Amino acid sequence: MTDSRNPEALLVADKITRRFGGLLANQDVCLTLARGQLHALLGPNGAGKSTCINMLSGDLPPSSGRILFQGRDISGLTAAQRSLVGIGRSYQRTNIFPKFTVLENVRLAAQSRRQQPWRIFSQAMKQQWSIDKAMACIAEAGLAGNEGRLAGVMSHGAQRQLEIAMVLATDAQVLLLDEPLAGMGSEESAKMVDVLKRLRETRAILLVEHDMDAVFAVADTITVMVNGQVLESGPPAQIRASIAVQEAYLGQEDSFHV
Ligand SMILES: Nc1ncnc2c1ncn2[C@@H]1O[C@H](COP(=O)(O)OP(=O)(O)OP(=O)(O)O)[C@@H](O)[C@H]1O
Repeated sequence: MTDSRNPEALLVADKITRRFGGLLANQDVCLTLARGQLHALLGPNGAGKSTCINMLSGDLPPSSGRILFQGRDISGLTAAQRSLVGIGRSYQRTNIFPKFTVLENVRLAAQSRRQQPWRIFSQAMKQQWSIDKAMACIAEAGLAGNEGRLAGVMSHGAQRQLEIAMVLATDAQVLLLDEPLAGMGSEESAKMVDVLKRLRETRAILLVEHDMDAVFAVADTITVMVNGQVLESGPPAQIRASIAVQEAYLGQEDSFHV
């Protein structure tokens, strides 16, 4: 199926619902992620953002609804299978090997696309392709020049960039990014925003993020969730002007003064 409203749609959530016992954590959520666009998912604490991203990545099966990738129903695929078709995810916690260098971490991610990913230090990993691929992904994530550094000693911001380089190394066409700016200072955030702007040119991005300034600086479309449902979805100007969205944030930790 192609989404007739958006011919470039890569990933479509079609009325996805997730129940936890009697709680509807997501109810009939619809989202379209298109190549060349960054789609941000906002909402107060407990709105259902993580549940949504977990369903898109395959970490959590929907109770009902469909997830389509390039028109194909992938609702039944595991996270590993979705990674193979081109859906990559970063997590709220960093997911790197601290005692490996930046290059080794990204080579390992690239190698995970092939069979026997754990033969990183074997003959297979001496192949030039994995070095070339890792170098390109490291540069795309804004970490050129850091290839030989030990991942564990880098700043928090640089580690998040490394995690993105690792997702890129899996050939992801859709990037599902869960709070990539969490815990960053303003300088690190600005760097990450630049990276996101660049990545969006050739891929589709879903960004779950509490940093409103960053979201409004980079998003093409913003979907706001409240109580498991989509409250409003549209371009940043529409969301900024929305009374319903402002009300949803009243009394919340995240300020809505953008
Ligand atoms: N595994 C689970 N079991 C039971 N309830 C859950 C589970 N995961 C999430 N929930 C509930 O589902 C609702 C949505 O949670 P979710 O984590 O998706 O919200 P969120 O928007 O990501 O919140 P935050 O911004 O605080 O991370 C919450 O009421 C939460 O308590």
